Amino acid sequence: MKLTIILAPYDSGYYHGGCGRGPDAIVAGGLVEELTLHGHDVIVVDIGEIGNEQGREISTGFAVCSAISEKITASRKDGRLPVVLCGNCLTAVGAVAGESADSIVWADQHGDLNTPETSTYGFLDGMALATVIGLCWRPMANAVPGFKPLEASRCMLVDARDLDAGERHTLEGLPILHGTCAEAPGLADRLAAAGGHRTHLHIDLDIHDPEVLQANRYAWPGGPNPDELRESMRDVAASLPVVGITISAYDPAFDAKGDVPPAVGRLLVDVLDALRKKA
Ligand SMILES: NC(=[NH2+])NCCC[C@H](N)C(=O)O
Repeated sequence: MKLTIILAPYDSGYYHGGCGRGPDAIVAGGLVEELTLHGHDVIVVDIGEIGNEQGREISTGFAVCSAISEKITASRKDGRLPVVLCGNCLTAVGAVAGESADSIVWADQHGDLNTPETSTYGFLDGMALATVIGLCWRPMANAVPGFKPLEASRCMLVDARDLDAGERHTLEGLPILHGTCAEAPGLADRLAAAGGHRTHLHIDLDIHDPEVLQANRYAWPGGPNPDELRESMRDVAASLPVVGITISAYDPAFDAKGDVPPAVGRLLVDVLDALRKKA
């Protein structure tokens, strides 16, 4: 397949800090070589440093989304599937916008369904999925080229086991599909029935069982091992019209042995293989 790997090396307004170091580390771990070996035609583009002198988390976070949307638009013109490596989950807002996605799979240890009214952390990424479905930050999100909020019924949350009280409440009131990694392929059929034609696949690497693979500071027990995640996401990709992928939130400081980059390579090889077989 023709692919563009797009790097968004930011974490909460910080360029190349924390999870902002993840995209480069994943590429340094051999991702391009691995995908090329499996027959893909890969180019890499980096959004670079986004001009925001004040370094504000919120405005920088959305500026990153706009940059991603623009890179994806260029990539689509070239017939390339975008694979975004990002430090922040909020960056998925830019991917959904650039891809004109109408549905989403959100595989994450967290729900990211807080809003400014429910967050007790003040962490923008904890509101990322809420932003995607139009629950908050609307003026900022609407300024991202191509952004349209997705319907909650076209959203599937996978293995979000660390949910805050406000998020549980939000989830109860919305028709979001929600299940474990093992249940995801079955839920994908229900997501397909909800009528989306362009699905974005978002994977926060902290979905993994932290006892097996720890991607960042969050280490809620449970979750899939890399084989289980790969199998689940491959089946999900086989049954949904995936138009782009975000791989988010790898902080190399929590992965002393460098186990995460090769796991990302294997995950993408299998997901892309499932998409290629359908093409
Ligand atoms: N994408 C993430 N890393 N999300 C973590 C969110 C943690 C917590 N629920 C919060 O709102 O701050």
